[in-house]
Amino acid sequence: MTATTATTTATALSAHSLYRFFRAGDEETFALQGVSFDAAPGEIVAVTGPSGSGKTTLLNCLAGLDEPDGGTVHVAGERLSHRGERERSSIRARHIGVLFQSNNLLEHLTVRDNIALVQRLAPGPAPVPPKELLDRVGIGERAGALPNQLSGGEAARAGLAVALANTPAVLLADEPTGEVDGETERRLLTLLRERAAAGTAVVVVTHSRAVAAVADRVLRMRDGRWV
Ligand SMILES: Nc1ncnc2c1ncn2[C@@H]1O[C@H](COP(=O)(O)OP(=O)(O)OP(=O)(O)O)[C@@H](O)[C@H]1O
Repeated sequence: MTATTATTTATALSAHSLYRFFRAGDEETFALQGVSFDAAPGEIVAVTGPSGSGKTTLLNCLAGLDEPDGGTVHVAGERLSHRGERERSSIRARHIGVLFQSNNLLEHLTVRDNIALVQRLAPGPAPVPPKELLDRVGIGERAGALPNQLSGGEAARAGLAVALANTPAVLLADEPTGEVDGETERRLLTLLRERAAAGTAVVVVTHSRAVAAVADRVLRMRDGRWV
């Protein structure tokens, strides 16, 4: 099965027939085996599947953090795959918010300045002031802290605020509620829904039923394919 939306005319994110192999010694892992995928503006898509099924590899390829061995990725009408790293970074800065397990904060900047930097690099329409964003994720009082002064849960929320600093065409999140409590999970879901309502296509890898419940579509991977 391919996971394309039949009625979509405009796509925020489109992947066609992605393949990704990893080789370690004699061992070859087929992490993605011909995955196609479209997400429309304003759509929330949840990607689920067992450990090792290829979910993070897919998100990395969609974010331009990894290059597929075969297939193409387009974001907001621009080809992201098969380009140099600088071009991919530039496309990512303009069109993609990334919320991954490895956190997205620069260590030498305060939380507030991390947000301000993202907003300066990719100016969008009417950016929300950093303090207000931090209030929304519940850590307004930590705006002046450096990332290494935050607890794990605070760092996860700060990462979310950075990912939401602009209104990107696409927001990619890998297990965003993995380490947070119930209250933070609810806030996070509200923010994801708000962002989708503003037109962002949200793709979220998750094992959480609460996250899957707010998605417009839930896709399941196994052995590098949709099932
Ligand atoms: N850099 C790499 N080198 C070698 N193998 C890799 C690499 N990255 C991923 N793999 C392998 O590719 C397969 C898919 O991994 P991936 O991390 O995408 O799975 P996942 O579905 O995200 O798993 P999890 O839910 O545990 O995070 C796994 O077999 C994994 O071991």
